[in-house]
Amino acid sequence: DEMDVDTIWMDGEFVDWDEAQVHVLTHGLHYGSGVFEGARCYETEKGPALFRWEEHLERLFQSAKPYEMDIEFTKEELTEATKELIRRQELPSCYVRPIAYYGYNSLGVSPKDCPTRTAIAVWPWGAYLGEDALENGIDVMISSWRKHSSSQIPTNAKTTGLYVNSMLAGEEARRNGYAEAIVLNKEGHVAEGPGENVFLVRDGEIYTPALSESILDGITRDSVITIAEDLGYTVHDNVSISRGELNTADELFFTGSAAEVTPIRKVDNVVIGDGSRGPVTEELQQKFFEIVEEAPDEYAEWFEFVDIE
Ligand SMILES: Cc1[nH+]cc(COP(=O)(O)O)c(CN[C@@H](CCC(=O)O)C(=O)O)c1O
Repeated sequence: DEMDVDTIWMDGEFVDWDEAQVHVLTHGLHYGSGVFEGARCYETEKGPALFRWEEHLERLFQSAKPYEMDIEFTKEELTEATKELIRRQELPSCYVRPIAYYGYNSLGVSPKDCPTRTAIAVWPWGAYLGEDALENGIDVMISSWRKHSSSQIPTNAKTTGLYVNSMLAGEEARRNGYAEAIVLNKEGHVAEGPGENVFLVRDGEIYTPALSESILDGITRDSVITIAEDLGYTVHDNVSISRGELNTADELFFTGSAAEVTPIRKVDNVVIGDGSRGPVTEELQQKFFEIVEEAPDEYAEWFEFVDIE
């Protein structure tokens, strides 16, 4: 396989990539009834380590709750399976995709007798929005689609079905020549990206939408808030941000396990700051990359080491 990975873990078994199949009448395929995670294993100076793995595993189990999905493996079993996948394929730097979903039995919206299935895949994944994006930033578009409201579906659960909203917004942006979208919530306030949280810098202070703004409780969002506060910045993480405040921002950036820290240099036709990666964004981005490179003692609890040899 061109991604030089050949094994996937499914329901307790390691299967060949090409054998990792599900039945076409799988409930999750028809109704979006899956929950998933996106995490990274970083090849740190102290060895390969899963970044904030405990938080990602916890969110996976929390995401399953509203759907009464009963994941039949423990966190320890999923952790060992993930480490074994990394070892077998010698992928010290990779992206990790656990998923739990209602499988195949009878169809109909109620998953009544459908089993809960669990799988984990890992693969090499570089800069989510492109290598150039990390240094030079990206142009984004405010989507004409609104984020689903947390009153309609738990937006703090990473549910597969939610991502058709992300797909609609992101593809609309790319169709119009932008790299990614920013999605407003039904109140018209800034929510997040299709697969990222949004941060704003103004007069040296940092702002990011409150969790109540129908957004995912991002783990990278949490990491960057911690890093920013450790660097002495004032962070406002319980605010609502209007569309107009994007235009007058000094800096904007995305955070995510895949996106890491990606500067935003333009929103629709409005240049943000001087149209390049802002100084605060650069400082936070460089500190983030320094941390995932060095796995320093100060952030030791963020690293779950994978002994490869
Ligand atoms: C809607 C959304 N909001 C925020 C985030 C950032 O959350 P966190 O990774 O915990 O910092 C992500 C992660 N998006 C994942 C899926 C990307 C994909 O294309 O699939 C990811 O970054 O892995 C989202 O999907």
